[in-house]
Amino acid sequence: MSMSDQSRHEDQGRLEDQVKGQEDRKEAEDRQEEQKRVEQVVGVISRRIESLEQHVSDVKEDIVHIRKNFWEDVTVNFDDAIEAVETYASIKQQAEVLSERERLHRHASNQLKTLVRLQKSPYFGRIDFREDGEKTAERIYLGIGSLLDENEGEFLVYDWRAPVSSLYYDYSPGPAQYETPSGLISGTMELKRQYIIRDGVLCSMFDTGVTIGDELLQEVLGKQADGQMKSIVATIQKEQNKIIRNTSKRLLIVQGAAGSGKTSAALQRVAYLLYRYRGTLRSEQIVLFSPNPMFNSYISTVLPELGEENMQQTTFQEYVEHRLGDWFTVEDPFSQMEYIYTAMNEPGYNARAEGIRYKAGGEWLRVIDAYVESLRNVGMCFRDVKFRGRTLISADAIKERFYEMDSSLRIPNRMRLLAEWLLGELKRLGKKEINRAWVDEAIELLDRDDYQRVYQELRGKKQFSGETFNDFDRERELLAVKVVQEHFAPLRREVKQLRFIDLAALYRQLFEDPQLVQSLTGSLELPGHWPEICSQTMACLDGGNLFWEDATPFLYLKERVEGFQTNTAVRHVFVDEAQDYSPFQFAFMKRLFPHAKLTVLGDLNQAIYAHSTSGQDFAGLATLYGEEHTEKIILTRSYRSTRPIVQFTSAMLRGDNAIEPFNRDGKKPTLTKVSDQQDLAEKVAARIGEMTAAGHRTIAVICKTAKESREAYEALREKVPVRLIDKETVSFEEGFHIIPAYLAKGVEFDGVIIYNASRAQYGRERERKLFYTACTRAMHELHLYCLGEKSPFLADAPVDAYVEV
Ligand SMILES: Nc1ncnc2c1ncn2[C@@H]1O[C@H](COP(=O)(O)OP(=O)(O)OP(=O)(O)O)[C@@H](O)[C@H]1O
Repeated sequence: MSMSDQSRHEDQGRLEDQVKGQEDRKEAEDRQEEQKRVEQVVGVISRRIESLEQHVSDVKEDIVHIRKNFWEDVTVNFDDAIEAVETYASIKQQAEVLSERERLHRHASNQLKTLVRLQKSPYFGRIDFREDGEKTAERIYLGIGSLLDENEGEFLVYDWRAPVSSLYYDYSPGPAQYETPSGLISGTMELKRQYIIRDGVLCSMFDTGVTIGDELLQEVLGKQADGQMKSIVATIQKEQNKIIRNTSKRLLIVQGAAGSGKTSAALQRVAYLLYRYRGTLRSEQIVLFSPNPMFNSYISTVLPELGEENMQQTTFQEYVEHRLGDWFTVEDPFSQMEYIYTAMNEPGYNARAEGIRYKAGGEWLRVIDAYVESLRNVGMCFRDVKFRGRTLISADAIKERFYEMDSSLRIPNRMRLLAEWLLGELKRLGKKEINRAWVDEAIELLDRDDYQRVYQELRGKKQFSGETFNDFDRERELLAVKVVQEHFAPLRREVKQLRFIDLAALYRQLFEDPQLVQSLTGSLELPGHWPEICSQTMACLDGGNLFWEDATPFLYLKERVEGFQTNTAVRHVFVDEAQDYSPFQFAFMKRLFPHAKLTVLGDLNQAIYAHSTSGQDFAGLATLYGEEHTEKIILTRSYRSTRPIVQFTSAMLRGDNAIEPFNRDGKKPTLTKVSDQQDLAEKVAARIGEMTAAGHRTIAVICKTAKESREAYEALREKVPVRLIDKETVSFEEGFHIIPAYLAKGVEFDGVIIYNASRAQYGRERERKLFYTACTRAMHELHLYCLGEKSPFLADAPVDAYVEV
């Protein structure tokens, strides 16, 4: 190298050092400035908290005072009608003052909770956005709630749901725009920065490029789970943001890979909707259907963490149980699934499996519609109205009356008219009852209070003459009327509830003659095992039971005959794990919530119910409200599991699904062959020990069924402190769990052990999705054990996708 080359090289080096030095200084200054700002904002928050605490305590004192002195502060006087009205007005006014104070208290307490959270971590992101036409950029800091500097009139922190905040999720530095109620705003994003602030201290910050900080996401995803789902506000991805903020369509369908953040996005969306429609939308107007009760507990902290109240959460099973519990013992969906995965060798299995599929479809819905139509003219079933074992009004008489009515009237209207007629009949028949012997017996059994009441009543009506002869008859008559009225009350109630319709017989009738459905469907083909399906269904009904696959159709028939009990208050319905719902159930939900927008989130690769067919997609769902009212979003990136786990699990789907792992490294899944049950239990217990030592907090041994889970539990309970999860389990906690795959839906664990990944357990094609669902629950580690020949699904993974030990 020549001298001049060398000095040029040295100059270059010095220059680079200088630039580097300047950059470091700039970064240090930036960081200092940011830390100062954090302190300043935390200071504002602390002062706000102080004054709000004072306010909350003042309001509370007021409330206590009002409650204590409630009756002293109202003037109570019932001497005459005018005074009574004034008394009423005075009580009402006092109650209003109280409820206003209580509302204020609730509001201030909620604000306080949000401020306390903000105090620890006031914001997580910043964007510098220069609107077109402006000279300078505005700095926008984003947090879980907004904070206004009342002196300056500017926002120190913007709520992550504010219109401007969407820039943060949707763009990287450069041209950017966002939607506001008054139109689109365009400009340039000059900076995008992320922070981790804990307990008021700036721990780290980074400026980000294309996506929302891989660093931050790496850090969040790399953590151990603690048994509760987390909010993802700081790291919402662009495609997830679309789900969260979409408000234009009636039906939003999200098809997303396992771990792509469907549930997370759904919950953030609830928070967003509550913010955007604050004042008109309340949390109780939002319903989330979740896969099982434990899932409810798993997600229950996300919204409160964001300062919002939880929406209503239920399972479809809970809803059906609530509506049909009086009628039948309804099989639960998990028992149905257990049957499907364990009873393959039992007689009648194929017919039942086929029946499950058939009764889940739109075809069966049309059969019921046609059936209801036919009932206008023939075939309605009623029950005798009975009293003390005697038939008061026979089913035939009711039926005759029903078919005497104008057949153009809708069936539910005819039922109302029928109920009115029956109530009239009961009144008439009640009078006849008065002289029966049982009434005298019942009068004997009356207690003194009843006598006293009748006596008072007679005196009140000035019917008590003092002449014992006449008075005795009067008293007996009045007592008899009372007795009959009381004994008829349940009958009247049942008539009002339309219990005189024999719904069970009505549904049963569909199966009595296998030809009936054929004639209702016209030319359409029935399932091959139809006569067997019919006899199975009838046997079940005759035992007072209802198969899970019959539950929604039965409910639908009930609603069509009695009149639909719709829920008009609900504005948003969320259905998580939507692939597990049948088209029939969706059609039912649409009718049930006529004013609601529907968000359904699912993954067809996790469709594990017997009613799911392999080729099915959500296309059928799009017809529910029509294409123009439907939007579909597809999520392909998976965040839950490490890259090696995603590579392994997605291979089992035979590569026709583009699932993109988030680039997080980890150990490859392992497969361990074991020699017998004892060896299996020992090795699994040892693995749990290793994973615990590695710092994992939630570990699951996933089994195929509840049956296998119980066996695993018996084998392991002496060796490790495990918890057996079954369909009744309602809380999700950290620790070691043994769980059937279908109950592990929607939840995740640091480490997952597949108890027996053998061909015997996971060998049939219909078990592929169950196996996939089980394996995709793992966040950091996945270990499979195998007693006997290994599952053929493993052959779909490349040999280097897992380690055989
Ligand atoms: N944007 C994100 N930032 C941080 N974590 C995320 C993000 N998206 C998803 N995750 C995490 O990925 C995991 C999986 O998310 P989630 O349970 O919502 O996925 P899912 O699509 O509902 O999964 P599945 O269909 O398997 O039930 C969770 O731990 C969640 O916190």
